Amino acid sequence: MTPREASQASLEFGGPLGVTVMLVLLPATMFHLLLVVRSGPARLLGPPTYLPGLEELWSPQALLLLFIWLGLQVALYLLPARKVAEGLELKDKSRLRYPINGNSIYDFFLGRELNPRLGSFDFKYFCELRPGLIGWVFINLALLIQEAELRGSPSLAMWLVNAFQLLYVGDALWYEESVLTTMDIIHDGFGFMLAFGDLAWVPFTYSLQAQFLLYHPQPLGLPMALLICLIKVIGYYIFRGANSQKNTFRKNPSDPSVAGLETIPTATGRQLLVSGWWGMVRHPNYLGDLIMALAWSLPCGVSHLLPYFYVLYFTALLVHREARDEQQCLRKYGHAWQEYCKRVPYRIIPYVY
Ligand SMILES: NC(=O)C1=CN([C@@H]2O[C@H](COP(=O)(O)OP(=O)(O)OC[C@H]3O[C@@H](n4cnc5c(N)ncnc54)[C@H](OP(=O)(O)O)[C@@H]3O)[C@@H](O)[C@H]2O)C=CC1
Ligand SMILES: CC(C)CCC[C@@H](C)[C@H]1CC=C2C3=C(CC[C@@]21C)[C@@]1(C)CC[C@H](O)C[C@@H]1CC3
Repeated sequence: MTPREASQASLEFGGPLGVTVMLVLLPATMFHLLLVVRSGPARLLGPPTYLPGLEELWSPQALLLLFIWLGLQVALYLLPARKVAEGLELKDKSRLRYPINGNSIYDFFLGRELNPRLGSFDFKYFCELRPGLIGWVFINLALLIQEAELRGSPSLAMWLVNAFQLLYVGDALWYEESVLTTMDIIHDGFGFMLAFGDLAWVPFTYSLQAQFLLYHPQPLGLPMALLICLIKVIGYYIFRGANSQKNTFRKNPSDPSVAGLETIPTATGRQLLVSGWWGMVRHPNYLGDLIMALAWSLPCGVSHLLPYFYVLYFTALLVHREARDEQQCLRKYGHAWQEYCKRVPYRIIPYVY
């Protein structure tokens, strides 16, 4: 393999061609969803019933509001009382770098800079958890209030969607430190994907169910609501159990809650869990997350596909993410990872995938 072929082979997301498609497709998809969700037919796959003029897309008040929101989040991020946690150590094996312009679009998408910082202000870490994720909760809340104004009180479906997603965001903030070990922080640069993903995609497409309910009220009886709550609780139990088990094990393998679990040693000195949640499938946390995603959409009924967009998108994202993580773990742990895959053959769903 020539050095050029080798560098092409290690490109992710389909290389320059794949990311060019994503650069156009992602914002277009987001606008499409925002337009169809408020239209009468609310068809995920049909064209929007109207296209707004440019003057409708521009509002000085909205821009001001955005800057106020970002400013507030920056101020909160900089609060001196916050705990300081250490990230993973970087191995500085520097080499001379030469610009390869044919790859610039790929770099624009994935980002060249791993940890862009201004002093101690970390742009990627800040964007991952704060303005978009918390913004999503506020958008949901605004939709709930708007529904109350429109129909006298918020619907049961709207309450459920708000409560479920608030729990998800609250959980992410409560376990904030664990974001430091995600591939977004360790591996991906801060490019279009994460900047657009964190700041636009998350607040505007993750709130799609609440947007849908405002424009298309859905009746929801108590028995069905209880069943949906049960699905959410099961999803959250798996998601939190799996994430906490791994995080506790990585921090302190002799912690009594994980000390009894079976492990595989690796050449790096780290071990891989092979029993408990991580012995069930190779990504139990993704399984729990997907079950929760279903519980967020079910309150919207089954008359439309649109509220299930998140489930479809998220399945694709997690299948792709799982494949990327496998590659990275294979590079990191080699034979031990192959042994783990043999012992735990299913990736996300037991006996299915
Ligand atoms: N809502 C959303 O849009 C999204 C949500 N998520 C959620 O975020 C959370 C974090 O996900 P993500 O960063 O993808 O990855 P994970 O938290 O699943 O971490 C993967 C890493 O865990 C370690 N690991 C894997 N298998 C084992 C094992 N058997 N024993 C011990 N360690 C193991 C490896 O790293 P190492 O060995 O170096 O510790 C691996 O690289 C998940 O709950 C996911 O569902 C993720 C993406 C999007
Ligand atoms: C726009 C693209 C199609 C993809 C963008 C992906 C991003 C939206 C996601 C990549 C990883 C994420 C994580 C989270 C939110 C979504 C993004 C930023 C969490 C913070 C969600 C809450 C979880 O508890 C932790 C997640 C870490 C990864």
